[in-house]
Amino acid sequence: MKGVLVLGLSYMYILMCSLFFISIQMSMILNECLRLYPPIISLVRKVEKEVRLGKLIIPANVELHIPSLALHHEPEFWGQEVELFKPERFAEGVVKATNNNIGTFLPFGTGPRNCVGFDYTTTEAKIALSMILQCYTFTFSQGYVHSPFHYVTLRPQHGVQVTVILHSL
Ligand code: HEM
Repeated sequence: MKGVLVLGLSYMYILMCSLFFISIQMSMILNECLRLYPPIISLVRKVEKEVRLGKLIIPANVELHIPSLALHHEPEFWGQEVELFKPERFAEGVVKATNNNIGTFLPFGTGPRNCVGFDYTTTEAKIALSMILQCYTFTFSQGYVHSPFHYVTLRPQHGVQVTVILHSL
């Protein structure tokens, strides 16, 4: 009886570790997608009263536009391989990936007005991806043209055509 319990707990532990590991890997992939192609390409903040920001003094009522897309593509923070798709840059978290400049990674904004859908969206994406990848493999179709395009949000101008292969039931 004790042996069965120990075996059961060991299996559960291995399963939990595997799920944790898969979840981290998916976060790395999602983060890298959102770094290269953040749906929201800039944030806006209005200054309520005069404020000092580094060497700048910003008067009240000024609107600040924070260019997330530009920050996500800045070699100073991301290194010379900034344009490459490298999920492994997030292997040790956002702080390491941004070289201690977390303000340079803003797919969901920042501060008290950041995205309320952050947890929901990332969890949903991970669940959907893991369900799809259990049964299907997909690659880009020959007709796919890579053309990120900004119209309210950043999106593929001609859609994303993929070839889907069923690999198990
Ligand atoms: C990939 C999906 C999503 C992305 C990339 C995204 C990104 C963002 C960004 C950049 C902001 C502005 C944050 C700021 O100004 O600091 C925002 C705000 C917001 N998002 Fe999302 N979002 C996503 C999905 C969702 C979903 C699914 C919901 C609702 C369930 C949602 C609800 C909101 C709301 C209500 C705000 C305004 C928050 C406030 O002003 O206090 N978002 N989102």
